[in-house]
Amino acid sequence: MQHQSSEPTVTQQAAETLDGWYTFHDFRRIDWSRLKQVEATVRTKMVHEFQAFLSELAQVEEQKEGSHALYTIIGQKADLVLMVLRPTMEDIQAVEVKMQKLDLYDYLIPTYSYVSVVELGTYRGSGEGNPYENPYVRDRLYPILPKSKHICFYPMSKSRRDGDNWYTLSMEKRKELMYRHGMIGRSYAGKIQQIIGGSTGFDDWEWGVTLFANDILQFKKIVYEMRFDEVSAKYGEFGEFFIGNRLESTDLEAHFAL
Ligand code: VOV
Repeated sequence: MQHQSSEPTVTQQAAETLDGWYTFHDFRRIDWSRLKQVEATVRTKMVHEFQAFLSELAQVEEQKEGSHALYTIIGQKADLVLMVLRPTMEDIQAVEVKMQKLDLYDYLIPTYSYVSVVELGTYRGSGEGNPYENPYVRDRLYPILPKSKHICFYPMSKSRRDGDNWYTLSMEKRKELMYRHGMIGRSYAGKIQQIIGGSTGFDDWEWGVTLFANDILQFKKIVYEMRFDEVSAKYGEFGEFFIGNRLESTDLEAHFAL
């Protein structure tokens, strides 16, 4: 029987992934109008409690048992993001519960969140032996987040539209396209550090992209340049973008001062 669709009918091979630390992005809006009602000494106490919580996270990071990053978010989508990486989803949830019990969090309204797992594709192969024992792979799967000045986060998926379906492309074609993607990415070495979180089955999109840079303009440049690359031009579908500035724990008192 003749097939009318341009889609191949064969089932393609999934690319194997290497999976590292689980990742949680928690976006919050500061309820300034309610915070203004709180007496200054009480507000300071709440900030100190939050700083103590961040110190606990810093200790986990020092032990290399996880990592975290706190940034402000520019614009109306949120005011803050806390990104947390942990070995298990139970660990992630424990941090989430602890955070929500903090007094300050009564004034931090959730606006968005994203759950994923740090993912490395194996389109370029995964080297000799057990990749999970390779120090280079381990550094990328269990990353200590950079202390860059800026963050950019957005979720994305690969299209399954008729005619532009990533998931019906052959492995060879996807390898070729990902190679080109990687080459563009590599031209930003030293300017942008990316963490790709796989989230198929975990959250609403297929990946959470987190970029770190000291020069915020580099986010615009890389995202724009990638729009012309076939992987993004034809197959990329994007959610909301969030950008922000690093917020040091030591600057929190000033940040919440009125
Ligand atoms: C900052 C630079 C940078 C670099 C060096 C880089 C390199 C690479 C390589 C080599 C590989 C493939 C892994 C493998 O298999 O070898 C990937 C994989 C991936 N990437 Fe990437 N990426 C970057 C940056 C980078 C950006 C800016 C984006 C957003 C795209 C855009 O249009 O906004 C992105 C997305 C992804 C995704 C969603 C995946 C997984 C796709 C899949 O289908 O599995 N990425 N990425």
